[in-house]
Amino acid sequence: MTNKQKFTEGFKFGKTQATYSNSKLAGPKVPQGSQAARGSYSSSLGPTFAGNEPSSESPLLVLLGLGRYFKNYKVRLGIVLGLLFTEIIVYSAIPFSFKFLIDEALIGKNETVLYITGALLIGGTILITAAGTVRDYLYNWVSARAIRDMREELFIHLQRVNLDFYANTRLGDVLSRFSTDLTALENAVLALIPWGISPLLEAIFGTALLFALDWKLGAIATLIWPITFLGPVFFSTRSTAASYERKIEEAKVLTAVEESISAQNLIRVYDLDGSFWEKFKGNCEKLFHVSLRLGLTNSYLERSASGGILLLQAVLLISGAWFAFHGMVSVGALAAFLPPFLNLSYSLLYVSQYFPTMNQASGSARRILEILRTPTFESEGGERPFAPSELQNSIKLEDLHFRYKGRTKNLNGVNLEIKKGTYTVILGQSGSGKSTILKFILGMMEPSQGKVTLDGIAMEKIRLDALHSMIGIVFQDTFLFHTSILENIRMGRPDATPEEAIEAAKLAEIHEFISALPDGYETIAGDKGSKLSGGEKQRIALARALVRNPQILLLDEATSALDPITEARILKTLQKLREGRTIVSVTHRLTGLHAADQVVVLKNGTLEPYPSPENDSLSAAAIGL
Ligand SMILES: Nc1ncnc2c1ncn2[C@@H]1O[C@H](COP(=O)(O)OP(=O)(O)OP(=O)(O)O)[C@@H](O)[C@H]1O
Repeated sequence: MTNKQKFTEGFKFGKTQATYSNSKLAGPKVPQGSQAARGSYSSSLGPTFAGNEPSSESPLLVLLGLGRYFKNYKVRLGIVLGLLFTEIIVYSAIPFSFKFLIDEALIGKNETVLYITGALLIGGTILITAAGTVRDYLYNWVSARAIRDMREELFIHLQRVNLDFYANTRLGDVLSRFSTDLTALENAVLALIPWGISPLLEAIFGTALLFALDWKLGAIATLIWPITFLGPVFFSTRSTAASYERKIEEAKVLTAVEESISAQNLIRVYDLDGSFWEKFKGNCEKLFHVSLRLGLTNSYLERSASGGILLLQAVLLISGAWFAFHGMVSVGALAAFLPPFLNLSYSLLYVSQYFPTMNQASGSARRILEILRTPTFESEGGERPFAPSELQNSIKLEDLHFRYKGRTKNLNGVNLEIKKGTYTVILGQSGSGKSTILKFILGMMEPSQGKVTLDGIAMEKIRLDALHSMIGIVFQDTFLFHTSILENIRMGRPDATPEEAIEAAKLAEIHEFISALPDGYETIAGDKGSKLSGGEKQRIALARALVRNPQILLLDEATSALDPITEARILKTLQKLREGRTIVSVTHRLTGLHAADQVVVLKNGTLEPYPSPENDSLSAAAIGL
């Protein structure tokens, strides 16, 4: 399935794995990748997230919210569980052998029992090892796939959320969801079987076994359950809250790093490195405090469990010895009892140590779900049954009203008809809402009142991929990718041949410049085009729009960074390209208006005809330019 199919046909989930040895030789300690934990929405993230408030949902329930990523791998998971049960049953049965060995074979002098028990022990060990190896492979596979699916869906979802989301979200915060949050989840998933399910099942079987061996000792041994879980349950809320705060602080640190890298020119020229350093130090200090709190809470959580378990071990050893001393249990039964009891203790210790990992993963799951639940533009628009391939008559903006959140009205009854094959110029002061109008034509926003139609079809009924396939656009903020200039142009139409890309560059008046570069079209544009001037970037962006040979060409201040001569040449090129093409240019410059079929002015949120193309200076004054 191509990415495009995933976008349009919806995403199908896959699955993951975990790769921890079940060996307890190293002592119980859950792998803790990132300490990051629970959902963290800073208030500055704005209202586009599905949930900004601390959740009262239990950590376990939040984690279950991501269970759907495992659904596609049910068969493999079933095999994993089957193998796990087999291992645990065999593992739990091993202590019985001690009873047989001591009571029947040694004390009862029965050599046959000795051989049978020995054979069963060896067979059981081989079975456990083989089943464990297969289980490890399958579970690692399933876990890795589930995390991969989650990562992919997160990425795809981010391509589809409302643009408003990006206006209200810090880059560092989004990136941290891909890094620390997914890592925390991965750690928890990987550790789930060896540190969660497996020891829990072992503990359940172990408890049953203890009862079978001796109900009196078994009854005392069951005390271990509440003793183990009391502390973790008590500290879980605090651990989750501290993890949540830590996540916020981590995202702030990441944002500070990202900003200081992106704004290096500004920081150096304005001598801002001192203040940036102070701010960063402050962020690190807060992160230190919250990390310490989280670490301490998790350590109390673990210690409360391990302390209780050790105490109970001592009590049980003494009472077991006392029972044996008074002949209330056999020595064989006591000898058979102690290993499973110690196993039970360690199993529960493992489970208790899984709590911090689970709490952290739960927070991360919440942060990931918050993004996945952020409405996408398409999902808000509902059904989009129309996929036109050609503009037949016109695009109409009818009584369009719109206001960005927290702003006064930006558009206040905009009416405009853009007829097929015409050249429309929208003039207006800076901030008047010209780019906003283009976003409506691109189907990227919906008006609060009024409508935008394409050949009479409401924009929200038109599939965005179909709409965008008709459009070429030069955005006001030119963005170039860190790849060759040729590739940057071909982004407009990935199947364009190099010759077609070069032809587009010629039309955009940038071919000569590119050809003169040592590496020509293979020159790397640099991060966000940092190796090129503003005007050069703008012309490459124009070439990228032209290589699509679009029916509709949208230009947002597309010549603002050009010198008058180059701008005049490009305007001339646009004249040549007008045939059969619909062009909309928004600008606050008055050059090239005479060539346009209609010129309108955006003022006070409405469009008015341009007063007098014949006398630009008078007109400019009239419209406040
Ligand atoms: N995501 C946003 N959230 C809130 N306000 C916004 C957002 N985007 C734009 N605005 C505001 O809406 C107004 C119109 O913005 P727009 O970019 O459409 O103006 P413009 O006419 O294209 O300006 P310019 O000529 O300076 O590019 C501005 O006042 C701007 O501050």
